[in-house]
Amino acid sequence: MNIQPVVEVRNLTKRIRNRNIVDQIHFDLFPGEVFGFLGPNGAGKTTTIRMMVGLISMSDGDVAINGHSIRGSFQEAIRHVGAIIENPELYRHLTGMQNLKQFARMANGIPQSRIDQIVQLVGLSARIHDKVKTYSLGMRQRLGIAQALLHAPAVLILDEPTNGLDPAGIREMRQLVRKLAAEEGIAVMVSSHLLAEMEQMCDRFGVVIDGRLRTTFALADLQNQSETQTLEEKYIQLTEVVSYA
Ligand SMILES: Nc1ncnc2c1ncn2[C@@H]1O[C@H](COP(=O)(O)OP(=O)(O)OP(=O)(O)O)[C@@H](O)[C@H]1O
Repeated sequence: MNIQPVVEVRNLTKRIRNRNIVDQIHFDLFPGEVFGFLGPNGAGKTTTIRMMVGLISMSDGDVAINGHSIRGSFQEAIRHVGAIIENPELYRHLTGMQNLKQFARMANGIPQSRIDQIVQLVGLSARIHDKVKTYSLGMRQRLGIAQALLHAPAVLILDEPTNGLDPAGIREMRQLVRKLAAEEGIAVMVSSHLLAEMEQMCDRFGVVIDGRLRTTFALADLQNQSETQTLEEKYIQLTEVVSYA
């Protein structure tokens, strides 16, 4: 079976003042997989993600979404992308439903039935008519994801979605992400430093160090030759440069 990638990142580079803070990053994302984007602070993850969604320009390379170039056919490409890069933009004095309706009006042509379907999917049905200011951070994140899903994107990109969430919120986020990939066939890309969490959430990983993609590997690759490594052990091995022993 030959599955087409949803996202093709090709030699993506960001140069600022003669320094490549993202340096020829190259990977694919496939439908229905959760891809964990890992790396130390300042490695270049957010910069990569911001280029992938057109928030900042690329110095070199390109990103194709469903075959459409972010550089060449931005509107066509971005149609297939849902993303939460910083905190989701929400009106706190409106209800969750009012927020979604407002967003749907701006996006044009999203029927109420789609909104209802998404509310159910993100598990907010019981509280959707309450004001957002009464929501927990986890609920606000899920409402943000609902917004990002309204236009039925093929890929969902989440930069540190579990930041600041309590253990229950983290668990709900993980279950939601897994469901979106498994049941909706969405390709999900998640960046995070919570390795134990990422090990449970993701199918495949990419590790960025100093702007370069050091390696990609599958969750299954952690169990190898009768030896099992945790994601944390593998990550430390890959990123360790100085021994303090
Ligand atoms: N506009 C800018 N001008 C100069 N340097 C920048 C700019 N934006 C980012 N950088 C630098 O580029 C590097 C990569 O930053 P980036 O935010 O992409 O890292 P990150 O992997 O997302 O880190 P973290 O895990 O801390 O969020 C850092 O050294 C950062 O200081």
